[in-house]
Amino acid sequence: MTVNAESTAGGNTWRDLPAAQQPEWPNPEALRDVIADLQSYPPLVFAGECDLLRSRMGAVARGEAFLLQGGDCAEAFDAVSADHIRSKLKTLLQMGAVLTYAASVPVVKVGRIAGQYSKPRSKPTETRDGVTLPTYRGDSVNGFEFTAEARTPDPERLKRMYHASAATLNLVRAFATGGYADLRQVHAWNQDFVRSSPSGQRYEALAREIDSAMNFMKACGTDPEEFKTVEFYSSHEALILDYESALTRVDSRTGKLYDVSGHMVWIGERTRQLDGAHIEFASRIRNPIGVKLGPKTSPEDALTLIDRLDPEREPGRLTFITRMGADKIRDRLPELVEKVTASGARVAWVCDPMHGNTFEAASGHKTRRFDDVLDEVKGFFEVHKGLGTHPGGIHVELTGDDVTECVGGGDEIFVDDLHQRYETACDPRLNRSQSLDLAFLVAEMYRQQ
Ligand SMILES: O=C[C@H](O)[C@H](O)COP(=O)(O)O
Ligand SMILES: C=C(OP(=O)(O)O)C(=O)O
Repeated sequence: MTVNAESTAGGNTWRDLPAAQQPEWPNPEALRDVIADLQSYPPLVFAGECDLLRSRMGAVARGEAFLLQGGDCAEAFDAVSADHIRSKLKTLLQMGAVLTYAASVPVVKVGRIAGQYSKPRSKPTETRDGVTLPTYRGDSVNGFEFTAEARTPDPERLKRMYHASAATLNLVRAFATGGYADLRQVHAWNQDFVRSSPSGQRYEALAREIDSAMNFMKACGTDPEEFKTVEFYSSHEALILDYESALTRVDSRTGKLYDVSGHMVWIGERTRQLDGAHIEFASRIRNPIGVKLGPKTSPEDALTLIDRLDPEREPGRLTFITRMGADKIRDRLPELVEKVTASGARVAWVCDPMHGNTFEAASGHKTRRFDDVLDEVKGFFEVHKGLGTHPGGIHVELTGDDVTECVGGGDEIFVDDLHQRYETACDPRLNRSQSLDLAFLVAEMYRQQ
């Protein structure tokens, strides 16, 4: 990969355009030094891996595979530990096994992991007891603690983000290929969980079926290598453009630009302005790109996004991640899907059932109802069924820990329970049991489709 200012100039064209949701760094010189350091760091991912994911996403767009994309709302530097990383990965592997086996579909597994450190916010400041400070924008920008010192954006944090992402990705790669993700471990992923939880028990039953199927294949003389490792990709929102463009490099094989901070990046609902910096940045890189589409998205917006981001109409290049809200999806999604399909574009359609269903509980906790999450996914499947298009996947905020951030699910978390283990730094995540419940229900919907 080449790293000189001239060769990566195409990754900087966004600088002439308005960039929403960027931190107000107090010291531009310090930022410049950090960018220079980041530019000298090695890539976190290889461009060829991004190409492979783009081809996997092509299968999703063509209706031949299903995307499971999930992980924290906001990763935190102090959660870069083996336990945290393992439990997230384990949850995703379990969900992947459920979807693959119960829905009989190849599942493309992508974590919101190893880079999801930056958050767009509704308000630039937060006021508590008469004190107003900058809002928390993710560990890549400032600290969560409500003090002036912690909340002041510090560009050195961008370097910590790089190192935290590198450490996380290193362990994820080790787990994915070093034996932990071997499908023969399908029971081991569940060990700490099965006795206490209905979804754990349901999973255990499915794991026994997977075992029998594998034993059967072995008895027939096939023991495929594919079962021993898992293809797992990283993704995050490409929000802080100084960071993303510092990690944008020319691929020596093709001469094209790749954002090597993660395999897939997405542009959020708050930064997808057609004439804005984020779309310009995304248009220059060859990674598979996601764009979040909220309930106000017009078909014209969607078509313009396709023209900007996927001019070649290449299946796998562009994923629309819709996040409409359970009460709106059945109204708003059909026109978008219809017009995009009629235009000849082959995007992947993925459902984020989290971001349109957030509300504040009386206790002040931001939360989501599991039933709303499920209903949005149902609406997503209904719309695609009605139009004969492919419901390509789900994008969820989840954790492997037994947090109490979303209400409902098989283990029945009530609004009054939220305080017990409310650990997210930003938005509420499904816990492990709710995540597995969702995987089973989605597998059922997929099978019926
Ligand atoms: O995760 C998404 C956004 O960052 C989040 O929903 C914004 O939350 P806020 O409205 O509390 O700023
Ligand atoms: C901010 C996010 O979502 P959205 O852009 O859809 O609000 C997110 O997924 O973290």
